[in-house]
Amino acid sequence: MSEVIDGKKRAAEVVERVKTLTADLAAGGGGKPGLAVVIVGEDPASQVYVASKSRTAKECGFHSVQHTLAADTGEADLLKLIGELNADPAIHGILVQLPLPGHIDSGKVIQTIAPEKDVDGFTFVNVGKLGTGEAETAFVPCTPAGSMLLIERVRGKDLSGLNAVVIGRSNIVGKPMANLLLAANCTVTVAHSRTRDLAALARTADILVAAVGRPEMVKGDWVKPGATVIDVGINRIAAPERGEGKTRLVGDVAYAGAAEVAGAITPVPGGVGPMTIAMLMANTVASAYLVAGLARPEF
Ligand SMILES: NC(=O)C1=CN([C@@H]2O[C@H](COP(=O)(O)OP(=O)(O)OC[C@H]3O[C@@H](n4cnc5c(N)ncnc54)[C@H](OP(=O)(O)O)[C@@H]3O)[C@@H](O)[C@H]2O)C=CC1
Ligand SMILES: Nc1nc(=O)c2c([nH]1)NC[C@@H]1CN(c3ccc(C(=O)N[C@@H](CCC(=O)O)C(=O)O)cc3)C=[N+]21
Repeated sequence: MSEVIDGKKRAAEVVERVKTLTADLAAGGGGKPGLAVVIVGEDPASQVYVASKSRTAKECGFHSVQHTLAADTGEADLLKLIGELNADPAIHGILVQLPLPGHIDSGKVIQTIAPEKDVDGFTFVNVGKLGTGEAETAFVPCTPAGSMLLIERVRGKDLSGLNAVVIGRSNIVGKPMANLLLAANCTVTVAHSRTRDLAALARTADILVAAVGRPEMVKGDWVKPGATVIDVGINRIAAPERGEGKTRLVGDVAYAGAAEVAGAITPVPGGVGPMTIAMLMANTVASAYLVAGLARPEF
C-alpha cells in the first residue's frame, strides 16, 4: 500500500506559518494583509470554495472582503470593481472566482487585475515570469504551487532524473504545473484530450499529475509502481449508496486501484484542495510583505 499524502495537514502547516507572518507584519507596523474575493453568480460549488477562502483569510488575521455580484452583472461593472480594488491600499490580493458567466470575457477581467495583486498568478506578467524561470518573483497559481509542496514532501525539492506526466493543459492547473516540474528538473510531458495511448504514457511517470475533470479516469494499471500520484480533480458524483440524492467527491484518479500501485498518492478530498486555499493565503501574505518593503517569505 502506498503512503497517503496528507494535504490537510500540510495545508494547516502553511496556514500556521501565514498566521505567524501576519502577526509579525502587524507587530512591525506593516498592517494587515488584505484579500478581496470576487464572485459573480450563485453557482453552489463556487460559493462553497469562496466561503472557505474567506473563512481561512479571517483565521489568518487578514482583512478579508468578499464581493458577491449578481449573475447578470455587466462586464464593465466588474472591470470597474477590479479597478477600485487595484487602487485600494488595504487590498494586497484579488481573486476573481472562475468560471465567470458566459457574457463576461474572463481573459479581459483577469488581465485587468494588477499583477502585484494577482495572487492567483493568472496575469501575463506572472505567467511570463513562471515560464521564463523567474518563479521566485512571481505569484504562482495556487493549485500547482500547493501540489509542488506535496511532491516536495515525498521527493524533495530537486526532482532531477524523474519523469513527470501532467494530464491536462489548462492555464489554471496543467500548464503552470508543467512549468514548476520543469523548473524542479523533471522531464515533463503534458497530455490532453488529443494524446494517444494515455495509459501507456502515464505508466512512464515517476510523478503523475491528473488535472482533467473526469471522475476516476486514471486507473490503477496506468500507474507505475512506486510513482507519486497527485490527484487535482474535484468531481461531485452521485452516491446512491449513501441514500437517495446523496453525492460524494472523487478525484480524476480511481483511488483504490491506484493506491495499490503508487508509492504515494493524494486523496480527494483532503489532498490538493486544501493546499489551494493555503497557497492563496501564502501568496497574499507575500504580497503584503513586498508592499511593506520586506523580503518575500518562503514556504
Ligand atoms: N483541487 C483544486 O484546488 C482544484 C481542482 N480543480 C479540478 O481539477 C480538474 C481540472 O481542472 P481544470 O484544469 O480547470 O480543467 P479544464 O477543463 O480547464 O482542463 C481539463 C484538461 O483535461 C484535458 N482532458 C479532458 N478530457 C481528457 C481525456 N479524456 N483525456 C486526456 N485529457 C483530457 C483537457 O484537454 P484539452 O485541452 O485537449 O481539452 C484539458 O486540457 C477539475 O476536476 C477541477 O475541478 C481545478 C482547480 C483547482
Ligand atoms: N480564480 C480561481 N482560483 C481558484 O483557485 C479556483 C477558481 N477560481 N475556481 C474553482 C477552482 C476550484 N478550487 C478549489 C479550491 C479548494 C478546494 C477544496 O478545498 N477542496 C476540498 C473539499 C471541498 C468540498 O468538500 O467540496 C478538498 O479537496 O478536500 C477545491 C477546489 C479553486 N479554484
